[in-house]
Parts: sequence; C-alpha cells; structure tokens
Amino acid sequence: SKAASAVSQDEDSSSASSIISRFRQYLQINTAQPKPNYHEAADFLISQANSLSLESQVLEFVQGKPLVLLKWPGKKPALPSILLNSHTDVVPSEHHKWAHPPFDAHLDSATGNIYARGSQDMKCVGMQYLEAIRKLKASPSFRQPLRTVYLSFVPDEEIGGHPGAEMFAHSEVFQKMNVGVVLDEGLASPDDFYRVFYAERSPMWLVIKATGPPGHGAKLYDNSAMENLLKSIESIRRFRAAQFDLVKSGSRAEGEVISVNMAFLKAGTPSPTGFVMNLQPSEAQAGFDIRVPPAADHLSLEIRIAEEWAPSSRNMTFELGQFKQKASVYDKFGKPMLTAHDGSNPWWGLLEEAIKNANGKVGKPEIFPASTDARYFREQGLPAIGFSPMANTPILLHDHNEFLNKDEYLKGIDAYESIIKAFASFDERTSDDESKAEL
Ligand SMILES: CSCC[C@H](NC=O)C(=O)O
Ligand SMILES: [Zn+2]
Ligand SMILES: [Zn+2]
Repeated sequence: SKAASAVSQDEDSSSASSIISRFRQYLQINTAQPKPNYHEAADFLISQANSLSLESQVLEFVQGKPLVLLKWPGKKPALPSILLNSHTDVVPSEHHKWAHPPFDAHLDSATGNIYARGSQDMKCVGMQYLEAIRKLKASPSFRQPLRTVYLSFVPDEEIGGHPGAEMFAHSEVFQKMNVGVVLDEGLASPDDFYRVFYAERSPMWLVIKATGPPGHGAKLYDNSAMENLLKSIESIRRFRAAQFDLVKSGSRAEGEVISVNMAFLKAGTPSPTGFVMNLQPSEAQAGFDIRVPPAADHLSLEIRIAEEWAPSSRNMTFELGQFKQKASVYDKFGKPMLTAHDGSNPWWGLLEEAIKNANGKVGKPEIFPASTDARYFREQGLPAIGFSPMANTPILLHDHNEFLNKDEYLKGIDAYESIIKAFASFDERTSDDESKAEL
C-alpha cells in the first residue's frame, strides 16, 4: 500500500541528519507575528503528512489563517481520540541582536545548538510529534494506533489564539473528533527534569491612566498626572516585590503567585529634539502584564486595582484589556480549569510512565506561568497537558538567541514516541468517557 511504501525502512528519512534537516526546514519558514507566512508553513506540514501517509485537511476559520489538521486513524475509532496540538506562529525578533539570524536555523557544529525563533516555542514540538509518528509507523511492534491520533497545527497562539485554537475548539469539526486528551506546549528546563503543566495563569492586561493639572516644569505642586501615576507605580512595585519574594524564598512556585510587570509608560509632550522639559504633562499612563493563578482571589485583585492602583480619588482610571479572565478560570461546565494530575486522570500516569520508559525524568506538576492554547481545550472540559521535552536547556522562549540542542531535540522525539504509543494503545474507557456515554 501507499502507507507501507512511504514508511518502509527508509534509511535516509529516518537518519538523525535528515530528522534535523526537516526541523531546520520548518524553522526557516518565517512565521513571525504580525505577518506570519502561514501558507508556506501549511504547505510544508502537508508535504510532511503526505510522506507519512497521514490524512490532512486545512481549516480556515479566518481567511488567511490556515489550521492544518492531520489524522492517523485508529483501529478502534469509537474510543476518544488523542490530540497533539502545536502553534505555527512565533513571536517577532530583533534580528540585529541575535548571534545568528533567527530564520537561518543555524546549527553550531561545536555544540549542536540550533538557533532559531521557534526552536523552543514551539516548532520543535510540532515536528517532534511528526517524527515520533514516523518512528512508530516504521516500528514492527506498533504500526497502527488503537485510538485515532490527531495533530493540529494552529495559527495565532502568540496573539491570543482566536482564529486558531479557540475557534477550532468551538467548531463542529472538533466535536466530531471526540477528543479525549490534548497535549500542548510546556517550557524548557535548565535541569534534567522535564516540566509538566496541568493548568495556567490567566492573563490580565491593565492600563492605568492619571490626569492632573499641567504646569511649569519648575513648580512644585500636588496632584500632577506624573505624581499621581508614580504613586500607583510605587504601590504596584511593592505588590510585585512581595509576590516575587514568595518565589525567591521557595515558598511558592512561579505559577502560584500573581506576576505584575510594566509593559509601557506613556507621558510627556513630544518636541523636535525629544520631549518638552519645562511642561508637566496633564496625562500619563502605564500598562502592566498581570498573570493570575487559578486559585487566586480575582475579586480582591480587582478591588486592589480600583482602590490602590487606580483610585478615582487620585484622578485615575483604568482599563482591563482584551485578556481579562477570558476563558481561563472555569470550564464550560463551571469547573476550575485544572487538569487532574492524580489517579483520577489515567492520562497523567500514562504520560509520566511513558517519559520514564524513554529514560526521561519528570518534575512536579506545575501551573504554566503564561498562557497557551491549552486553555481553550480545558475550557471544553478536556484534560490538557503542557509538555515540551527540553531538559538541560535554558528557558529562551521570546528571548534573543533562542536555541535547542539537536541531541535534546532527538531525545524529545523518543519521549513522544513512547507517549504516543502509550496514549494511542490505552484501551480502557476513562471516567470522563463514561460520563460522556451516560449523557
Ligand atoms: C494572552 S494571549 C497571548 C498568549 C501568549 N502566549 C505565549 O506567550 C502569552 O502572552 O501568554
Ligand atoms: Zn508557545
Ligand atoms: Zn510564545
């Protein structure tokens, strides 16, 4: 059959060097926001799918934003399926600040490091899924899964995921896939324990604005816009330091505190040489990226914002932007969006065991500090696990000189081979499946 010939012991396509070269090819496609080259990425992914005899379709919930959906049919298609998700877009880079251009996917011959935007976040994962499937298809002891395995390559995660994972998770296509568990991205870890995530913090983007009377730059007076704003900034910084201290002292994990970081400051009157210096501005604003853990008291944070950070008594107003607790606290059944990571969720145990079988070590389950598309799947009530197999790797997502070592990348493929095999062979109905069947 076509399937058999495509995956016949093809020495060439299964060699480490061809695996690395396919990874670099995907990295070389410039899918940086705000103008990602999605069609080139989609064409590449479909050519990979064809070489693996996977079924493929392109969904375009929004014109120009293709989502590539691949399918490896299982022998028992009635069992809930496995979804392997990854996003195709990457964040922008300041090219001149990189040692190697971010879309060259330069392979350093001395260290084996591959430098590219997306090497950690998260083109590695998308390609590793495919490479793991290539290995499973070539392995005489496996060949075909019991459960159907889907791969989704989604657009626009880095800008909120609406035309990608969000619309996908709400679609009829998705419903028909009868997904039972989702894998999505995690983070690199500098030590040799892989990190695994069962939930994430919810994003809150806050802009505070101060107003006050303008005046001569030489005059000392109360209640200027700058003074009003600075008082808030001081208060926010104290809160930030207290939260950060909890992490520094080791009493809380990164994902268990509220983070607050200033994203912009805007004030002053521009002049041809910079800014007018002897005029105190009548308006000033600052923007903050805030991340709130699922267990935090959201109401008291909102009260703190209204009363301490932007009090109307100090002529201040505030706006909570686009991402204010959006789809991030409760799922559609009203349950907190936390994927069970105990005996009640068989997928969790299967994942840990599969990683160990591939000679990997697994860390303590964590809350993802930022946002991922996993929240849209958890919102549907599905278990979703965040995992990117990168141990002994500095955390460089969204940073300059993002890289992944080629040997670490290859080890990650072994981890996925083991996980996909375990998930796709899992023949029992989970308690979730049973409750679905009862409905
Ligand atoms: C909140 S939508 C933006 C999503 C983005 N995800 C990864 O970095 C993040 O800032 O967490
Ligand atoms: Zn990502
Ligand atoms: Zn990212």
